[in-house]
Amino acid sequence: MYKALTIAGSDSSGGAGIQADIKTMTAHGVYAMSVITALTAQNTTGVTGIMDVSKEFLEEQMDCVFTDIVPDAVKIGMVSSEGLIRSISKKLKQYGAQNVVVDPVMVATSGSRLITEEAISVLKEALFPLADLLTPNVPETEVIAGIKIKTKEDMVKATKMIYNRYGCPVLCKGGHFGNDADDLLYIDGEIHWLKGERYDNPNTHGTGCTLSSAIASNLSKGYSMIEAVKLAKTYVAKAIDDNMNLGKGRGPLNHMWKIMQCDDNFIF
Ligand SMILES: Nc1ncnc2c1ncn2[C@@H]1O[C@H](COP(=O)(O)OP(=O)(O)O)[C@@H](O)[C@H]1O
Ligand SMILES: Cc1ncc(COP(=O)(O)OP(=O)(O)O)c(N)n1
Repeated sequence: MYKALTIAGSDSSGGAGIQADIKTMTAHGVYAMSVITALTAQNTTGVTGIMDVSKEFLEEQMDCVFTDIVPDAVKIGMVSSEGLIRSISKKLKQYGAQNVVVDPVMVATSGSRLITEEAISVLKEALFPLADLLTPNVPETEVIAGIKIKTKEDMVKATKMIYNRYGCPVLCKGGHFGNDADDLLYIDGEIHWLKGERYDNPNTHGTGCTLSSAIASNLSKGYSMIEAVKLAKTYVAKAIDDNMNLGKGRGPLNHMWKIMQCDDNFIF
C-alpha cells in the first residue's frame, strides 16, 4: 500500500483542503493521512472563518504520523501563519520527509485570503527549499517572483526566477491565465509546457488542492516527477469536465469521476 500525507486546512464544504486531498488520494488507491493546520468555515461562496491549530498540536500530529505510518509523499496546502510554517519545516527535516509537494495557497477561488502577508516570506524561506515541487497558480507566481505576468513569456521568466532563487522544480498552473489550461513545469533546467484544454465550467473550487494531492499520490507510487504531473493534470481535467454542479457559488470538482464509471456491483 502506498501512503501519502496531506498537511493542510479543513474545508467544511468538502471541495478543497484536507477533504479534497483525502478524496483524491483515495481515488488514486493511495492510503491517505492528514495533519490539519486550520479549520475553515467555508462553502462555495466564501470563507467566513479560520481557526488555526496551535504549533504544539500541529507538531504532535506530525510526530504521530511520522513515527508510525511513514508517508511515501507529502503534500502541503494552506498554512496561514509563520509559526505553523516553521513547525512544519522543522518536522519535515527531522523526519527526512520524501517527495514533498508544496502548494503555496494564498487566496481561494471565492476571493478569500488564506495566508497572512508576513507568513508569505516565511513560506519562501522555510518551506520552498524543502520542496521537491512547488505548485503556484499565476497570481501566486506573480507574488513569489515579484513580477507581473501578462504573457506566456512572462510565465516562463517568473517560473525560472523562482526555480533559480529556491532551487526547487516549479509547476506554474495556468488555470487563471489565457484561453487554455496550459501549465508550465520547470525541472532540471528545462521547460515543459503541459498542454491542457480549458473546460467552460465555473465549478473549479479546489482545483489546485486536487492537482497537488494527485501529484503527491503519483509520486508515492514511484512515478517520475514529469509523469506524476501529467497524470495528475489528466485526473483534474476529467474531474472538472464531469460538470458536477453543487452549491450557490463556484462548486467543487467530481473527485470520484472514475469510481462512478463503475457499476454498483463493482463498488459494493
Ligand atoms: N477551466 C479549466 N479547464 C481545464 N483545466 C483547468 C481549468 N481551470 C484550472 N484548470 C487546471 O487545474 C489545475 C489547477 O490550476 P489553477 O486553477 O490555476 O490552480 P488553483 O486552483 O491553485 O488556483 C491546473 O492544471 C489547471 O491547468
Ligand atoms: C482549506 C482550504 N485550503 C485551500 C483552499 C484553496 O484551494 P485551491 O485548490 O488552491 O484553490 P481554489 O480553486 O479553491 O481557489 C481553500 N479554499 N480552502
